[in-house]
Amino acid sequence: MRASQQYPRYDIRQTYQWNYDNAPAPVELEPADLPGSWSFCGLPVSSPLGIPAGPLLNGKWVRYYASLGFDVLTYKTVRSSARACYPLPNLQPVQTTSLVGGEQRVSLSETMQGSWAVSFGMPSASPDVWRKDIEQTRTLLSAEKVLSVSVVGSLQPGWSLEELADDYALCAKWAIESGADCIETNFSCPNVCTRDGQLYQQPEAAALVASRVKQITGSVPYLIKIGHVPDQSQAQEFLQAVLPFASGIVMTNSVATTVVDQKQNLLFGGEQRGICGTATKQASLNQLKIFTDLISKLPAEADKPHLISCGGISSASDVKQFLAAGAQATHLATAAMCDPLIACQIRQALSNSVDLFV
Ligand SMILES: Cc1cc2nc3c(=O)[nH]c(=O)nc-3n(C[C@H](O)[C@H](O)[C@H](O)COP(=O)(O)O)c2cc1C
Repeated sequence: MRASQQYPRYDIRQTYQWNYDNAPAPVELEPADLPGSWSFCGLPVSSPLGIPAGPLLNGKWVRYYASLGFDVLTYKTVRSSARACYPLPNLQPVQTTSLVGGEQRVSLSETMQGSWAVSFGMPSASPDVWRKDIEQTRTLLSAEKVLSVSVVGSLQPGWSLEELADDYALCAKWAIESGADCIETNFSCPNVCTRDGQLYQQPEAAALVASRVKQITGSVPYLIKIGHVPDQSQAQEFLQAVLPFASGIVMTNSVATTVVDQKQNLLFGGEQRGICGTATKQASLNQLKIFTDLISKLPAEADKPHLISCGGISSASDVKQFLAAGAQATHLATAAMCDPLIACQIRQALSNSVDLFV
């Protein structure tokens, strides 16, 4: 196998558009098989490995990471109209080993130590562009790979919650028409200070939007992406609210905090940014355990949502740890962007594992 350095990756010194336009072509690799049979919200897959919404800017990025051994590919969150990306830096490495939430600030780091502040603002190509791209991607992607499309509503001044829900539903409809295998609605984005960014903290509003989206998705698996929920009663309320609609819950988006430079000056205009990567692993694992526990207490006849973990997963032992804690799938954003060969390494390490389903 070639060294990881030879594989192209997202270039954090370049703009979002540059990275969008310079997606790498798929590569020829033969990642190891994993023991057992796996499914993603009812769809058969050959591993629990996937890429959550973010790193896959368009169909070419989807096909590149599919060729690198990931089985569930989430197309980066799209909107019902085009939206530009925030200015550089979009990915600012930070110095921190662990975040539990409630931290006031983290300091930037000159080098990547596993975690970074993410500052994109959920850009989107125009629907004409992403709808065609998803259609073409589904045609070109091998049938065993799952293409999930993440969508978000774009709250306009004066809009009611119903209008926001309709906007989510419209994006879901377009994505399904284009061939998406699953739909994910992003109910969390710490970088967007509007209602669409905070739905996971508003159970009633989340239920309304989810019910509207579910009317569109029908039998297509429907996932809900949420942010950091450290509190059991908050998790319980949210779970109850979306239970009738969600096939899966994807968590944890990130842990939000402000970022300062060496002189303690606030970056990003003093706004919070979502920290992603290894520093969020413990917070993400704690949250998974809360949801696993709540789901285990649901009545036997209830439709139980699958739990899809992301947040700081970066090794075979992390994958095992999250599966053992109740995740049905383990998705990697930061680690996969930093090391494109990570799925191959994890698959190799787990290929002889006898205790994957502990
Ligand atoms: C570059 C980048 C872009 C992201 N964009 C989105 C997005 O558009 N929608 C979304 O729901 N999450 C987005 N996320 C959050 C990831 O899906 C994921 O929840 C988070 O990165 C935690 O996983 P990690 O620790 O493996 O990076 C993004 C993350 C990164 C690193």
